[in-house]
Amino acid sequence: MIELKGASKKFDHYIALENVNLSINRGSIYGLIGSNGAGKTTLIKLLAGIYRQDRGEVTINKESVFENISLKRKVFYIPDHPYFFSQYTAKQMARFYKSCYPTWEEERFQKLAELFELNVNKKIHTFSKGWQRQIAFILALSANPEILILDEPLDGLDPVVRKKVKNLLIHDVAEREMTILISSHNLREIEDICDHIGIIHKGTLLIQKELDDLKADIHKIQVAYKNGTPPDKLLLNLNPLHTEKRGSVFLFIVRGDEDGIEKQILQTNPVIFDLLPLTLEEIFIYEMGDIGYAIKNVLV
Ligand SMILES: Nc1ncnc2c1ncn2[C@@H]1O[C@H](COP(=O)(O)OP(=O)(O)OP(=O)(O)O)[C@@H](O)[C@H]1O
Repeated sequence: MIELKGASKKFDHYIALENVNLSINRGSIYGLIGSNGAGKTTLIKLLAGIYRQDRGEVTINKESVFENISLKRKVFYIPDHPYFFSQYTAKQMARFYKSCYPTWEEERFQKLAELFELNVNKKIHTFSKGWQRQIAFILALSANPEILILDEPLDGLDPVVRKKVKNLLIHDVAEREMTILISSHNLREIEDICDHIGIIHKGTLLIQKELDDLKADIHKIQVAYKNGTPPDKLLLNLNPLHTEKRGSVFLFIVRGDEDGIEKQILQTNPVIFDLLPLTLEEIFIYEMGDIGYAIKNVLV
């Protein structure tokens, strides 16, 4: 289990993270979302043991992370710009990681290299950016880490490779309960792969929730009535977060339990009634009001 308790980090006088409390259970895929400069990489670097927090605790399996070598053998971190030794081939990097990770599986490295059709004898710096990222994934998955930390992991990968990588990640989570922390600006990507999300804004963790809970609590409703307008009483009960009229159809965003909402609406005999799920992007906007709009403008 990964935990941050009251963790803060300053750079000179700039507060990059302020009193962050976060927990990630084993086998979970946690998406950390935030705009540029929100503090995602700083948080990740605390967890990877690269930075030390100024205040609070940063632990993995209850052990403090910073300068903890045995913990580092369980964590693999792929930064937004993967790093390789200069002039090294994938095969040479594999040899290096084999010496760092007791869980390294040589057979898996060979299978993954085959799957991605990687020439393991070619110097890594001669590969394209997207290819270098694929190599980082091949090395990470061959190390069989307990925890995989990914900073903007799928940037620069083509759709086919993205799918391949996502499937491999999900496989490792399902098979051996690997835990993944992913930071991203891309809400759709996070929605696709994560089961928990944390939203970070100006160094503060605003929301941390299970994605299904977030989705179960907020709905989009489309209704239309014979006489043109929904009954006042219904609106009073539903108390929509947002209302829109599109021709004769009303669109409401409402909070609450799906069955209860459906029952109330059916009692008013609408001629059209649809209850639709919201995308993560929509939840983000409606749940977070002004902050949601501000962040949405810089996320994709
Ligand atoms: N080593 C550093 N020295 C000084 N300031 C830093 C350092 N690292 C980060 N910061 C500052 O801390 C804030 C948070 O940066 P961080 O890289 O964690 O954000 P981020 O959410 O990862 O952003 P992005 O999405 O742009 O990568 C930024 O204002 C950044 O300028």
